[in-house]
Amino acid sequence: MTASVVVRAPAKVNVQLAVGGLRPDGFHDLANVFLAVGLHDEVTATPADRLRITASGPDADQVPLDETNLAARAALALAARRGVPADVHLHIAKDIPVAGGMAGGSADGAAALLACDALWGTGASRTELLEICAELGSDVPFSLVGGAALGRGRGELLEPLETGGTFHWAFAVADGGLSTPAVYRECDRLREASGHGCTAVELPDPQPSPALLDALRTGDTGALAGALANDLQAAAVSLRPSLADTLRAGSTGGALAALVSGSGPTCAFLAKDPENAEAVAEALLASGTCRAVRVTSGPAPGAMVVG
Ligand SMILES: C[C@](O)(CO)[C@H](O)COP(=O)(O)OP(=O)(O)OC[C@H]1O[C@@H](n2ccc(N)nc2=O)[C@H](O)[C@@H]1O
Ligand SMILES: Nc1ncnc2c1ncn2[C@@H]1O[C@H](COP(=O)(O)OP(=O)(O)OP(=O)(O)O)[C@@H](O)[C@H]1O
Repeated sequence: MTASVVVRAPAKVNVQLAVGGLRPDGFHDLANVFLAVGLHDEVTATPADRLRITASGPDADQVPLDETNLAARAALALAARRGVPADVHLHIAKDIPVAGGMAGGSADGAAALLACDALWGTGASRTELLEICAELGSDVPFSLVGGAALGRGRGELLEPLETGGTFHWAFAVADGGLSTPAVYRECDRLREASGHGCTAVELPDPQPSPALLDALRTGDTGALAGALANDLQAAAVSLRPSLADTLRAGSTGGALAALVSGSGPTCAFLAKDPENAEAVAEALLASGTCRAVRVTSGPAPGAMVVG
């Protein structure tokens, strides 16, 4: 019998996040262009006498260790479908910022699902795994798939996208997180206040930008820089005004473009090459406008068994 299974899953940045109106079910329709990047969490699944979650890493104290953890929910969902007990110890080695807009919890959900599937020999199909991911959260299917993809619906309906090169990034990690539902609510509030309405009947369907998809396909970093867009950015900055200083510091520091990653508060800076990304990271640290910086690149592969 397998002693334990280790699965690694990536963080994401949304290179385009077009947010449509609020739907009756409380979600927003999206045109969500995901890019997986090379920051990873690792989930180790080991047989145990009951479901147990532990976490390690600098931000481990912010990770819930009860059944609200997305890794625990993934194990429970797979076990319920198979009619087996979710008797597993899931250890999360956390490297993705918590509540940072980089889908850290989603990465752990996708990783735990793959790990339990391998550990228990359930042999779930890719389709079934993606179905469970979508039940767990809107970002979770992308954490499984990785690479680059367009997410429609609430972000769970994925179309893989071709990428023609590697894109280099610096990320500014903030002190403390932002709640994703609170950022969507603030986006609605700002839209209402500007007189455009915020519901799905009042607003047009969100659409992916042809220029952005083209830039990804051809690997043209300059064109991608010109096309980056996040409809949640104004809401994240409204809730955390200091993010404007972080964005400015990275731009002044030489980034080709700056944007809030998803619902924030992590800020993402697109760089010309790895050296430029390092220089932007140094400028960000020197500015004192963030807690930490990370330099990496994308696309990165989705969740996979590594041991
Ligand atoms: C901001 C993004 O990270 C961009 O990829 C995602 O849209 C958020 O995805 P997530 O964290 O997996 O979010 P979920 O767990 O599915 O939903 C949490 C909450 O976020 C809001 N939410 C999420 C996705 C969506 N398309 N519309 C929403 O309004 C809803 O209030 C929902 O109750
Ligand atoms: N495995 C997990 N790791 C971190 N947080 C988790 C996890 N499972 C559940 N959570 C809860 O989810 C909240 C959001 O955490 P997460 O790190 O996924 O945010 P995020 O990266 O902003 O998400 P997204 O980008 O998908 O909106 C946390 O504050 C925590 O309460």
